[in-house]
Amino acid sequence: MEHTNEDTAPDAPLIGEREGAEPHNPSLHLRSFGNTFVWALTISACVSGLLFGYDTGVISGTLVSIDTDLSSRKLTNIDKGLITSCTSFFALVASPVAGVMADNMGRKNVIVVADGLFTLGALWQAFTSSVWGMILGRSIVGLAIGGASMIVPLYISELAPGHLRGRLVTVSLLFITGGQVIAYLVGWAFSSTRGGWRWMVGLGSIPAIAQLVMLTFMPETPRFLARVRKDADARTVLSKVYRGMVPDTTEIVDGIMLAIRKGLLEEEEAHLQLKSSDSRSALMPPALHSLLFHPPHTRALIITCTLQGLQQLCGFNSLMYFSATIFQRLHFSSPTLISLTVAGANFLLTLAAFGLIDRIGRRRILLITIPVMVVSLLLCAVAFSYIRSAPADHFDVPTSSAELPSASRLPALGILFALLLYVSTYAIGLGPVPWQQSEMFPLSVRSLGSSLATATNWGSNTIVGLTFLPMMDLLTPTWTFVSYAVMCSVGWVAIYHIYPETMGLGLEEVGELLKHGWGVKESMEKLRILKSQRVE
Ligand SMILES: O[C@H]1[C@H](O)[C@@H](O)[C@H](O)[C@@H](O)[C@H]1O
Repeated sequence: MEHTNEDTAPDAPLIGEREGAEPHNPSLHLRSFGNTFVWALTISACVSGLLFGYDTGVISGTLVSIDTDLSSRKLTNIDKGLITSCTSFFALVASPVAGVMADNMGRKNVIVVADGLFTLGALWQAFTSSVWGMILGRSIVGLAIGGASMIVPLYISELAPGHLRGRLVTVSLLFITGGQVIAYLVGWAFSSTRGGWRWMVGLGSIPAIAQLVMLTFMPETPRFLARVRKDADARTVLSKVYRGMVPDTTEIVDGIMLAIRKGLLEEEEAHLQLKSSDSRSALMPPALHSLLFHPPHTRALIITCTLQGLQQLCGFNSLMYFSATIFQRLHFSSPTLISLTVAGANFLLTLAAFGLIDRIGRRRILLITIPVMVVSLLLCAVAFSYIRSAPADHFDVPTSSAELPSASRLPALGILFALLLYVSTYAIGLGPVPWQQSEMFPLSVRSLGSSLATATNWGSNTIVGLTFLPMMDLLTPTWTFVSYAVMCSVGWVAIYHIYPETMGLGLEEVGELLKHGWGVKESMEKLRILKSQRVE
């Protein structure tokens, strides 16, 4: 087993990026929290995250208040299933397309297209009068979510100074989880207004239009500009990013530009070599060929897809979509309020992730939090086995008996406690860490690689959404939660072996780690060095 020196991770901010991306510069005070330019761009980009969260969260409130407003009839279970799952399905379809677009038309323009789709989808839903119109509107929003979920972390990663990258990407998670909380609150606020659901879905157009305006002031990322040979523009953006962190930004900008150029050249050589030695290269686009057959890129793809798959297959979104159903079946008096607690805990603990991700490190956070998730899932499974209810009850059908037998009340509270523990540890680790995906890929394959990982996320999300209720019925709740616990345990072992620590590294340095293996040992060694350079 590879020795990884887990205990060498630093616990204080670090100074001194190493040779290459961000050259060692004693005056670069990495305690720095970034300047207004970096924060303004991060927040503007994160509006898409807000929309991602809002549009995924708003559906639960919408479904219960549509009543007979669409096609003049009550929604059937099939209608509900289609309305919910078409969004994640179209997000799955859109993410690879967005990856290709990001390389051809630029990162910023993908955000523009996504905003257009967010606006169109929101208004379409608000004015539709039929079930199929609603499905179409949700599908358009799905396309927007797929594009936005892949491009925002990528945009931020390519702009952020190395020592802040983890945190700034985590800000987008704060917007996603915050958007989910707002969606629940809006759902609750409009739940008793006639036709209130039209407001719920239509309100999504406002942030999208606001972001379209903000985009006029947002630049392209320096990495994309350098890729399309607009070096002067790339340098201008980079100097704005580092302004105020060092007395003179020239040295640091030179270092990064050099690292980007060197990286692009090496990548080009590797592509050519691969192309001449592998006849399959004629069958597919170069970036895809490289991701599938060039080992360092394939490793990055395996790591990011594993993390994204695990993020969803651990079952978290079954709570996002169905926690009200679970708590209703457990006879809690206000199931929607309790679901709001789940969304709230997700948001609040993402704040903790913001504080920890560039201090403790991505790998270490996951290795610590996933075992707690396993324990809480098992606790939940055990507690469910003590719940006594009529055997004929189906999980998604409200139970006929008004009260839970008194012997089941303690286990029901146990389930609530276990689920809150599960959500909290998820929000610190598996929620935000997989979205750091873009940093694992070198520039030449970054957007396609990130988009395939994003597609894995949406594919797995769709699977969980479609299988949760049938699993609760067929396997029983106990075994459903046990299977999520098994999933998490398998994921932990995979992470232990294949996920190197990337905290604090310059974007161009991360690729170096995967050149000759998974880079776990090397990354821990780098951390040890970083620790020795820690700011006093
Ligand atoms: O990282 C996010 C976040 O954790 C959200 O709460 C969840 O709904 C998404 O599926 C996930 O990708």
